[in-house]
Order: sequence, then structure tokens, then C-alpha cells
Amino acid sequence: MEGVLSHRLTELFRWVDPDPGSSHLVSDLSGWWRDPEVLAGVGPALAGLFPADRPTVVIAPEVTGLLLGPLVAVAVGAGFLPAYKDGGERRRVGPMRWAETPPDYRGRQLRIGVDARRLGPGDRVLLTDDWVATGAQLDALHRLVRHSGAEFVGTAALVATCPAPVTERLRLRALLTGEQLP
Ligand SMILES: O=P(O)(O)OC[C@H]1O[C@H](OP(=O)(O)OP(=O)(O)O)[C@H](O)[C@@H]1O
Repeated sequence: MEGVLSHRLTELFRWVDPDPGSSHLVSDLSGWWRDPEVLAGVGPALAGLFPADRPTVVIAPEVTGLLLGPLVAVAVGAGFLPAYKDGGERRRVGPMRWAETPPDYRGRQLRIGVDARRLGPGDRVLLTDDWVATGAQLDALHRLVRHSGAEFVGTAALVATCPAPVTERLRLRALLTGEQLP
């Protein structure tokens, strides 16, 4: 089943030119979310990467994480806690737990945070995201989870193109590597 889904993800993936004269292509994942089989399959497939770990909460960074995270949370029987990037349009009210990222794949150093009231000792956290490039955003979330007193289970992603040490420290398991994409 996981192999069928991985094949479908590969088929529907596109590299696109963001604008004329651009020096690089960017990933287009829109075909994934528009496909009923992918939408139904990604949650169970990512949950299946951690079959015996019983997370209590899934955390994923905005924006794509707000779509993917709940799909994974439902599949593992956990709750969902969104991670927001500071400086967005909406000001966060209530206590937040923030962590700074190192430069991410776009060279951004972000402050990323979750509602501090919704995470703490007794929680078992699964991080999830669509794509791990440098791992910067998830590294910040990993640190944030450890400082909260919660237990870190690991990271489930659709695509991993990050260096091996990142894979190791995030306990990252992914459905696809960069080499499997067109
Ligand atoms: O491994 P990293 O270097 O941290 O980069 C990976 C992150 O960057 C992308 O999200 P982005 O911040 O572009 O937001 P998006 O979800 O709106 O695409 C992607 O969805 C991951 O969340």
C-alpha cells in the first residue's frame, strides 16, 4: 500500500518554473492534494512509519503542515497542534512556546511556535511535514518539544532531501527521497 502511494506521489509531482527568467525550478505539490487517493492515503501511510509509538499529539509547521498534520493525527489517533511562523498576518494571543530556526531552505531564520498550553510532560510528539530540506524548521520544533518536557517520538515526512545527520537527529522516516522524484 505504501509503495502504491509512493508511486502515485512520484507521478503527480512536478518541478515548475516560478517565473520567466528564474534561475531555478520549484516543487509543485498541488497534484497531491487534488488527488482523492493521495489525500486519503497520506495520513495512514505516514502513521504507518511509526506503527508502535502511540503519539498523543502531532505537530506540523504552517502552511502545508496545517493540511497534512490533521490527516496524520487522525490516522494515529492523536490530537493536532499547529506550529506557526512568527510575523504572519495574525497575531498570536495567549501563551506561546517559541523556538528560533537556523537558516532554512530559503535562508530564512524564523521564529516558530505553538500554543504553550497545549503541550507538556505526558505528551508523546510526532512531528510531520511534507518536505524536509535543511530540517531547520523541524529542528526548531524538536528543540521546542524537548524544552516543553514532552517526549519526542520522531518525524514522519512525505519527502526527505536532507543530510544524513538531520535524518538521524530528527528520527526521520519518509515515503520518498529526492532521488525518487522526477
Ligand atoms: O527543511 P527546511 O529547510 O526547514 O524546509 C522545509 C519546510 O519548508 C517548506 O515550507 P514553507 O516554509 O515553504 O511553507 P509552506 O508550507 O507554505 O510551503 C516545507 O513545507 C517545510 O515545512
